[in-house]
Amino acid sequence: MNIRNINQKQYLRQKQEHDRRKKILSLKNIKKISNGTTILDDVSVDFYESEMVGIYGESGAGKTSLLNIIGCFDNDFTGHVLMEDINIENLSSDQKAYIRNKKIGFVVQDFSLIEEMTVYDNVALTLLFDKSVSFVNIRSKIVEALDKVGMKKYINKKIKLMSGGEKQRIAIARAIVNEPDILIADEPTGALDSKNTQKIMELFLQLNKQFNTTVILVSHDMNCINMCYRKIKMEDGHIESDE
Ligand SMILES: Nc1ncnc2c1ncn2[C@@H]1O[C@H](COP(=O)(O)OP(=O)(O)OP(=O)(O)O)[C@@H](O)[C@H]1O
Repeated sequence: MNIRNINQKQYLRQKQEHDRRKKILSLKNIKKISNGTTILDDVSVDFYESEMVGIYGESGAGKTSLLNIIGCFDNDFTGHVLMEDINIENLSSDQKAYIRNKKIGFVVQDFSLIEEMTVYDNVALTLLFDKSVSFVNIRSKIVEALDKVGMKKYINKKIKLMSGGEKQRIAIARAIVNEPDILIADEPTGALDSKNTQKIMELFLQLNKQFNTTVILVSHDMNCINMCYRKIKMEDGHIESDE
């Protein structure tokens, strides 16, 4: 058997595996116009379970605007967002909040942690408004999330005493404490040096592989994008390539 046949076989197997995967999020014909400027121009894209997706493109291409719609933070658009075939726009604000809290974890560049509070309290904030988590379960969920990001031993430490790389791990623990299906990250390594960038990317890969979490991240850093299995390039509010 020659190498071409082997590659073709591998390709077909990968394609079959991809086709079998469950679609968890669908964006259909998303258009966002603000103050007369088109920010997203007819964007349609599907995301599948266990995917690791990197979104890149020039500044102003619409990457953050797209993430905000995926994360149910922005309702000001036309088109449809379907999460597991449920049309998001038909849901009440309470139902949307539930999805934001349970299905999606969000990580940002500047960590968005409360510096004066401890690691425990910062991660606990996600669970505060979640009526489905009983008081006795809160601690074990927090410990489990910190364990996943390798930060269990810092549980009682104040955020202000931690390094940038450690803070981002805590922010990731806060985002995954509810075991979301989708972890969204907007420039998660933008404030980190190259060593910590590598470590945080390895953590995303580990969460993706070990817990089948779909990771969708935006980055300017092509090293980070190249670590993702699927790469989407945005340009002037539309998807230029998806491979
Ligand atoms: N609320 C808003 N009102 C008006 N214009 C906006 C708003 N939000 C974003 N924009 C504009 O929409 C375009 C896309 O912004 P967005 O932040 O999504 O781009 P981006 O690709 O994430 O850029 P960057 O890489 O610089 O973060 C930009 O031209 C921006 O100025």
